[in-house]
Amino acid sequence: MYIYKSSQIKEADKWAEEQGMTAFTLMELSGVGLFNAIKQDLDIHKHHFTIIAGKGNNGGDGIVLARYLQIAGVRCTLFFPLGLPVSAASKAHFDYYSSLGFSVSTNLPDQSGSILVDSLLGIGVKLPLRENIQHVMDWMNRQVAMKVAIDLPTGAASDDGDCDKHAFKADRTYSLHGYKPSRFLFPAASLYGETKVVEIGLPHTSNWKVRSALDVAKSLTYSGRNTHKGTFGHGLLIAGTKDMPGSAALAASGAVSCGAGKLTVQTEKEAVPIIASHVPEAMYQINPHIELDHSFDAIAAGCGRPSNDKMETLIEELLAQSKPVILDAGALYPRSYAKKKCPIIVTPHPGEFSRMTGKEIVYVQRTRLEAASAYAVENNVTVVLKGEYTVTAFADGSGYVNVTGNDGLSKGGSGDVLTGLILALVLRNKNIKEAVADAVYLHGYCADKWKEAYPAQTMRPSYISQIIAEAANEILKET
Ligand SMILES: NC(=O)C1=CN([C@@H]2O[C@H](COP(=O)(O)OP(=O)(O)OC[C@H]3O[C@@H](n4cnc5c(N)ncnc54)[C@H](OP(=O)(O)O)[C@@H]3O)[C@@H](O)[C@H]2O)[C@H](O)CC1
Ligand SMILES: [K+]
Repeated sequence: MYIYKSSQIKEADKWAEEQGMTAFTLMELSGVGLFNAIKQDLDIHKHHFTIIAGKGNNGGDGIVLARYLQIAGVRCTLFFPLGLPVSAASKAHFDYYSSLGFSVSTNLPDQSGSILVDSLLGIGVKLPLRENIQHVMDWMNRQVAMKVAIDLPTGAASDDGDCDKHAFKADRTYSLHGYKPSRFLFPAASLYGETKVVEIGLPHTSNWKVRSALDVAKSLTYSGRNTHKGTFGHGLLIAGTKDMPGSAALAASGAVSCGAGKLTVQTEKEAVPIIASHVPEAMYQINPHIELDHSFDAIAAGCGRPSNDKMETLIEELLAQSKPVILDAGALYPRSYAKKKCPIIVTPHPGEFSRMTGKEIVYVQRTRLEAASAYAVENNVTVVLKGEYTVTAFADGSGYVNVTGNDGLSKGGSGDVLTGLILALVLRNKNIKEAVADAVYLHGYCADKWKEAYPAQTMRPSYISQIIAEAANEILKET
């Protein structure tokens, strides 16, 4: 499923109109799409719909939906508390609706029917909400009804995570043509409820997607014949110290469990027995001068390591060689990647990203897609911005939002395991974009599997490696 900013939706509409698809037709397609989607999800004849429509095109979608409901014999009442439609397409649909003898009101009813539809504002919203709409929103939020938003909940921004305090709190949202970025950006994301995308017959042009199980299943391969350990790559993991051996152990077991062919861990001597007790498959380098002239196929650095001059010197060496490098934790600091000779993947959490970019965490969180994408393009790197709905942004401006995972991952060590998974899949898949996005998906999927059986927060990051086999099995069944 694709993600579109408001400007991209407007461009798509404009393009369609230039090809002869009128705004009236697009609205018809939106309304009929909404009707079909709602009919599929709900027993519409058991309900009474109250549709609260605005003066723009979001309101117009509500008018078309109301017509389909009326014609299907479903109880439905349509209200325009902010005044009658003003946009040309909405006006035309309003006239057609009225010509069929269906009535409307400009006053709010005493109470809503069992389904309350928010068709007030969509991508045309400019926050904050004006005073004239605030009391409408408060009335809507007070109603005891199933709350359904069209395109996006009124009062949520479209392109970032901003929202008004009077915003509509939806149980469900039906988004037209694609998700809007705010669906994945807090605090706006918490207003959406369950969200579905309604296709309206426009071709897809966005290079931002929600990665699906099917996408992952197509690129994740765990079959092969006549293979040997070299087939699946030799990874170097530069991680852990004598005080923090666990980070290295977590990343190493993640890498080995996810299918790295061979793994060498560069770490401190005292850490080796501890890591080895968790990952007997790994080999070790304890020479403080890291030997990069090995036949490593990919390198991950930083888990359980402090950021200091030694780390910066090491990173300079890493940037000068050609194999993909994953930088995490202690390896994440502001620096230039201008002279790099290798693909770089950085995996910051919002705090680390804020440190790397100098931007406030609040800003980073509200604009995660935009912020990660800008950094990826500017520095020609891949950014994995962790958190709920991890964002993976690529140097070509494209990206993925990840929808697997839960609060069980909010624990020290989860990120180390993710680094291990990314390392393993980058070793196995020449397509780095797919490899990174698959690792993020799989990591979250393991947490979701745990949550199916137990309270999410009882999960330990070390369990992820144990769940990978079953998770991969399930995902691979998607093809
Ligand atoms: N391709 C598609 O996905 C299509 C989607 N459609 C639907 O169209 C809307 C976008 O319609 P648009 O008319 O551009 O904008 P809205 O209806 O969302 O909003 C405009 C109205 O909102 C008022 N407004 C804006 N900000 C505020 C505010 N802070 N407080 C109160 N009111 C506000 C604005 O009032 P003005 O006085 O400023 O004009 C307008 O009345 C999209 O979301 C989909 O639902 C198309 O139907 C088909 C193609
Ligand atoms: K809406």
